Amino acid sequence: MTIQWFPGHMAKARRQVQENLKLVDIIFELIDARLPISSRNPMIDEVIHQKPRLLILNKADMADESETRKWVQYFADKGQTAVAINSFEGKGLQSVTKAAKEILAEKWERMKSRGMKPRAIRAMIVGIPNVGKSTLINRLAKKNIAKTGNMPGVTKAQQWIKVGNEIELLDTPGILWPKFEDQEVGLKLAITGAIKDAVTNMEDIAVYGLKFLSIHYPNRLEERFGITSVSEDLVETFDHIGKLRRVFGQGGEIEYDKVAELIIRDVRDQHFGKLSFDLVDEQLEKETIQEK
Ligand SMILES: Nc1nc2c(ncn2[C@@H]2O[C@H](COP(=O)(O)OP(=O)(O)OP(=O)(O)O)[C@@H](O)[C@H]2O)c(=O)[nH]1
Repeated sequence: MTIQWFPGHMAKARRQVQENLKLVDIIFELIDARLPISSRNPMIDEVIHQKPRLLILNKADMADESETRKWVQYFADKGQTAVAINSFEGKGLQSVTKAAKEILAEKWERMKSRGMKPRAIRAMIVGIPNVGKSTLINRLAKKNIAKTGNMPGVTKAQQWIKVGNEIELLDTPGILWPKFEDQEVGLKLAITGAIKDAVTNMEDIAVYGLKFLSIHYPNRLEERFGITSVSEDLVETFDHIGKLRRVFGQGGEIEYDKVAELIIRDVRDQHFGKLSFDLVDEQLEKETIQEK
């Protein structure tokens, strides 16, 4: 689904999240495990004030496992609980319930000590488009409830979905916009297919992917395309891949747009294995520079 995020739509989405915020004890912020920074809403902290939050790194089945472990630790170091799951196959769902209970344990204890009866934890999922919100709701509910493609601003009666005895989940997820004004973030969202409709052209996305692989995963690039670096002259690299994979037009010429599509497809279909495009070390480096 494509949402054109005009300022009016952003305000509406934000308002909708903020209205539902009042109904819940905790926010489940869904992010893409391959992009734990780039797939977060840039204004999340402003949209969600003073609510306990659990970060859920979804699509962990597609991310570099060692990187995901480092991300969970990165967030822990900042005092934020994060869990990695695969909603598609329903893996790691228990960790969501467990972490939510731990985050709210003190509050629940306080309520009990005041003589209040313990009740289910009320939660709402928020995240950018296509991050897997509906898939997770359906997995937690163990049935098909959430229609994929809820548009912000479309109001309907809210329902609570029971997740075991311990959690009640709002059936409508909050959709927030990504950081599309940052070009590199746009490229990362595009190369992973995190956002289907590319903000930039296919060749730019493919070149970004190749360069990223040559720096961070050169062995995998060599295995698939027989190169470890991308030449200054990009035509040379595209020619090489085009010939290797026989991407010829009718006159025998190499079709560069098809080569670009092939590279992107290879990344998305995991022919380079599990990949993470936001890397903890790079993020820490950025933060050190910002602090100076
Ligand atoms: N591999 C993998 N794919 C997933 C996972 N979770 C969701 N998907 C896929 O990601 C795509 C988007 O999932 P949705 O549940 O529709 O995402 P959404 O956040 O509800 O999307 P919007 O309705 O656009 O806001 C679908 O093709 C899902 O099958 C996961 O953990 N692993």
